Amino acid sequence: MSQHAPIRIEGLRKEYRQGDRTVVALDDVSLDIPSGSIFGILGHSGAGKTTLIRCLNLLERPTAGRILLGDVDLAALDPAALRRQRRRIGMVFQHFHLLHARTAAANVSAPLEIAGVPAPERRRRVAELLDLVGLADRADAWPSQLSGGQKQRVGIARALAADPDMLLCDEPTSALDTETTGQILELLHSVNRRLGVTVVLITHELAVVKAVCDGAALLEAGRLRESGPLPALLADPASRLGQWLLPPAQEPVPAGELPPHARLVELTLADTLATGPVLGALARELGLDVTLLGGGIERIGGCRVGRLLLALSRAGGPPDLPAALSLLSAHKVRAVPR
Ligand SMILES: Nc1ncnc2c1ncn2[C@@H]1O[C@H](COP(=O)(O)OP(=O)(O)OP(=O)(O)O)[C@@H](O)[C@H]1O
Repeated sequence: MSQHAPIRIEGLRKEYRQGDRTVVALDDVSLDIPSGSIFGILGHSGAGKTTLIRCLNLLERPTAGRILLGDVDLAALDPAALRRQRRRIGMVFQHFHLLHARTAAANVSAPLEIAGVPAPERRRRVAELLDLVGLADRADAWPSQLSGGQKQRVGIARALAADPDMLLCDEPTSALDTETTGQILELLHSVNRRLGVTVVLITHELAVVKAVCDGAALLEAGRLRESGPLPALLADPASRLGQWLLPPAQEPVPAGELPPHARLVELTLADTLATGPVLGALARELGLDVTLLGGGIERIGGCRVGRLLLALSRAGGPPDLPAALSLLSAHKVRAVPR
């Protein structure tokens, strides 16, 4: 359990003025982000993701609503207290925002200098942080000598310098290739698990949420459409995020390739190992032949989840589909005819 404070967003609204027009970037967003979790905020371009993350450390002042870190209401703080609170929040950016005239070590050192940490302590801390992000041997490199992934590692080390409670990451992997994205997500995951730092991660990529998040929220046109822990979203047939996260079932198979009288059924498995016993029971109890047409099983948010497309058939006639559906439901497997 993390010792850090949870984040509570209450009725958040943010309006921008554009000439004589008002743009509502966030509209009545309420959201709880558990401490110690990795929480993904998903949404299309313009959905309000960046505005939300900027409101979380009050880089943008909300038009209405509250941001609570534990029981501290950020908007109610005086400037000095707000500066102290901001030290509890590290920022990681899509384009790294490194100082080009400083080495990797000097970039990581910058927030410690601002905080007045004495030089010997600073050097020790910088070495420790560069080691943590796997760049101990590149301390003296200039940003121009580093790859995108290495720059982001420096960005993460810098964000951790002041020993924050949380990292706010705005599209931290959007500028990186797939392999480097995986490595940076692994680093964020290990930082989260080792240090207990809450990671709020803005992304428009489902793969990012699948890879590391414990929970997620979906923003649409400034409004929160849904949010929750991944296992709950995956188990909820009405959850759009849950449906997106599940592996796809196969496209329909041409009828000529199916056994005669076959009926197609799509199974959704949410945190169950029941596949084998279920398929066996369809054969044993109902005398059905089960042909696996496609699908996949993955581990997402600590759960095994999947979708499978089956053809059910029986020698001599059509299968008893209602009986098959009720047997599947008795095994807690969601099944719909296709
Ligand atoms: N400073 C600003 N002034 C006026 N309008 C703004 C400002 N910043 C954002 N907006 C508007 O607010 C809405 C939300 O923008 P925001 O950048 O938060 O979305 P986003 O989900 O992060 O998008 P993207 O993925 O493209 O970065 C958009 O309509 C945007 O045009």
